[in-house]
Amino acid sequence: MMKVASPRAQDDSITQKVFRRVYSNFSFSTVDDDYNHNRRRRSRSGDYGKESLSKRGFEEKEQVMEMEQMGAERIKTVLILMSDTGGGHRASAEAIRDAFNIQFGDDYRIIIKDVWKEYTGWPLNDMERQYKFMVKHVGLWSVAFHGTSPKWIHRSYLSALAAYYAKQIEAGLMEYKPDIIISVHPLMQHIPLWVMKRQGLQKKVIFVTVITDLNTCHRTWFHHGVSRCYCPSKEVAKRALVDGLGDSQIRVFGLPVRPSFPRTIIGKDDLRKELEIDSNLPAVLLMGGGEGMGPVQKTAQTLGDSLYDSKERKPIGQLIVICGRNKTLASALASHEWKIPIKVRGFETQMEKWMGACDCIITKAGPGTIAEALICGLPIILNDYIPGQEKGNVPYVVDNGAGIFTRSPKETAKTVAGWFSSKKNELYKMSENALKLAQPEAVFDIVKDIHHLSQQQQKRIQLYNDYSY
Ligand SMILES: CCCCC/C=C\C/C=C\CCCCCCCC(=O)OC[C@H](CO[C@@H]1O[C@H](CO)[C@H](O)[C@H](O)[C@H]1O)OC(=O)CCCCCCC/C=C\C/C=C\CCCCC
Ligand SMILES: O=c1ccn([C@@H]2O[C@H](COP(=O)(O)OP(=O)(O)O)[C@@H](O)[C@H]2O)c(=O)[nH]1
Repeated sequence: MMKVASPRAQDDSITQKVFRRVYSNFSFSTVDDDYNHNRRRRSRSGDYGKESLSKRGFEEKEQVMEMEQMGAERIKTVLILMSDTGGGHRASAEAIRDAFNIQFGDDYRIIIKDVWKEYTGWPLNDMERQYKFMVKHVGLWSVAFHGTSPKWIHRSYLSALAAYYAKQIEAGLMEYKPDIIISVHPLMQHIPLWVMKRQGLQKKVIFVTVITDLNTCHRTWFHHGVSRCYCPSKEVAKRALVDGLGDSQIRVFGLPVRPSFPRTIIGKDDLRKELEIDSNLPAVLLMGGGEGMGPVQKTAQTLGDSLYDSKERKPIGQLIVICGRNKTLASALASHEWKIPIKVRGFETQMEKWMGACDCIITKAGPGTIAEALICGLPIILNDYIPGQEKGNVPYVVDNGAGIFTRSPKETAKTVAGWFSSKKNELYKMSENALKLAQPEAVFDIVKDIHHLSQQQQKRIQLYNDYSY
């Protein structure tokens, strides 16, 4: 059993500080009864060092917690590790946070963080910029993705980084005193688990991975030290098994999508009114992930021609382009002359409304966008993919009859024009297939399973406490 030395000692180690802050509800046997008493009092009141929490605006919530927790179980803190390399990791993190809130109310406090960015140095604190650079030069990304696939390569590199930044990462993780850590990023398994092992926290903090790639994911996702590895598809689960994870670690529920997608019950007509979209013309949504990547501009211009019936001198469809954070793209499109109704938007926070108002979607093979479009029953034209992790998303969509793949803007425009005129049945059929493939409840299944893990752990702690007194 782990013994914690007197908290009054001036030379407390980081381990001891971490234990006190994270497990102040534990009944460790210590040499200081007075401390034990104070610690138990603190655990009931949720007082974990208000100075640092108030910095982050938690003070008010802590006071509410204090009242709520009288005689109740302590609120659990969930730390979700992500990075804005693309838009998908944040979207999945938000999906998990929203599902926890809907399912369990105030029982869990959810914190979403890029701990690397806040606490470490190069190269970990700069992943967004490096990733953007590499995917712009796809050959370079391809080499980086495949070259780092062997375990000995990425393991040794990540272990070296973990050792170099150990103190900072430890401080970063424990600032939030997590009971549960959820990683939704391929590069956020090894380092935190390495730090947790060093601190002897592996059995105390639940660590789970939620994979956000649908098929050909990188092997850094698979770490043997996790309590659970949530795979979005059977294909990914097979890869996890091949990589040595056990059956008991793997669960297949689907990719977590923000609950606002399945739960938006506003009809298409009302959505179109709200978004000021023509209510009579079919609409195609064109996008390229959070960064507005892929051949969006060329495709928009080609659609501008193909969705205009020059004989009848009227449009047969309308176009919505969501450029995400790509401001150059948005201003280029806004300055173009259009013959069809078009809306050009920047980064949208209510994607479920835009998808719900449209009839089909054109996108690069981003897993988040694909999973959301399936829930909305949108047939998908995939017009690009990032080599490596997004390659396998193409057969996932095409082989299940939910869409097609073409890199040609002309072919894309021709297909949409067909769907909006003579080939409407094809559009309906693909929409049905999309809905069949959708997994709207995945995020709830994931949080329920994590809750179950947490309850099991609570029971173990209870047993442990009962025996240690
Ligand atoms: C032996 C030859 C080796 C050649 C290596 C060359 C350079 C190495 C430099 C960088 C390594 C790149 C890491 C590769 C691992 C990638 C794992 C992965 O799948 O990453 C994906 C994420 C992005 O998420 C995806 O976004 C998509 C959309 O855009 C989509 O949503 C998808 O679903 C998401 O999964 O990529 C990253 O986050 C990469 C960030 C790159 C920043 C590099 C920082 C370096 C830090 C750690 C590197 C760790 C291991 C590399 C080992 C290198 C050994 C030489
Ligand atoms: O303006 C935008 C553009 C994109 N997204 C979301 O960003 C995510 C993009 O993830 P995906 O995996 O498709 O691609 P990535 O951006 O990671 O390359 C999806 O959840 C989109 O709904 C968004 O919320 N607003």
